[in-house]
Formats: sequence, structure tokens, C-alpha cells
Amino acid sequence: KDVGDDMDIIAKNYKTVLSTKDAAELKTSLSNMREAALDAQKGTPPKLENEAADSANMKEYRHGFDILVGQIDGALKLANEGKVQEAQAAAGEFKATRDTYHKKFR
Ligand code: HEM
Repeated sequence: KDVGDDMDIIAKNYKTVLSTKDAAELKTSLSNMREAALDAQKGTPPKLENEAADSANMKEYRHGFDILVGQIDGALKLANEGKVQEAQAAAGEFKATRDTYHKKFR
């Protein structure tokens, strides 16, 4: 899977995360996002293909997924407590991370 494939998985599950009323479906979708984010973190985005694996940009790219996974874990904790609406409010905040890193690397 390349980064674009992982992004498609992230985006599809994110829609479900924001719209479902079901705690189990919420948890599954957040877990799917987490797995795809960790896979994308291991990859190289097309824009950085000519850079060394330890370039400043590649480090910043990978850091973006540390932030996103941290946010996903926060939402998962709330979902595990049965707090569906609170988890969805927390998930709404992923958008800022998405937009910041898309500006740089998409
Ligand atoms: C909830 C968070 C996010 C969502 C919903 C999301 C969604 C998407 C979508 C729909 C695409 C287009 C996929 C395609 O080309 O088929 C995309 C592309 C991309 N995203 Fe994200 N994204 C998120 C977070 C991030 C983060 C945190 C990063 C980097 C740290 C990132 C980096 C990229 C890159 C590099 C591309 C271009 C991939 C390519 O052209 O192959 N995204 N994203």
C-alpha cells in the first residue's frame, strides 16, 4: 500500500467516525484509521520521493502521524468509555492536523 492508499482508508473510516451513532462501529473505524496512519508513516509521500529517509521533511512528515495517532488514541479512550459524542468531538479536531500536513506534503 502506498501513502495514497492509506489516505483513502483514513478518509473512508473518518467519515464513519464522524457520522455513526454506534460505539462499536466508532471503535472499529478509529482502529482502522490508526492502522492506516501507522502504515502511511512508514511510507514516502510522492512529494518527498527524492529526499533521504532522514531528511528534515521526512522527519516532519512522520511526526504528523505521531500527532494524528495521539489524537486517535484520545478519541478511542472516550469511545471505550462509551462516550460517543465526546469521541466524535475529539475526532473533529483531526481536521486541523490533516490540513496542516496536507499543506506541507500533499
Ligand atoms: C484525518 C486525517 C486525514 C485525512 C481524512 C486525510 C485524507 C486524505 C485524502 C482523501 C487524500 C487523497 C488521497 C488520494 O490521493 O487518493 C490524502 C492525501 C495525502 N495525505 Fe492525507 N489525510 C489525513 C491526514 C494526513 C496527515 C496527518 C498527513 C501527513 C503527516 C497526510 C499526508 C497526505 C499526503 C502526503 C497525501 C498525498 C498522497 C499521494 O498523492 O499519494 N494526510 N489525504
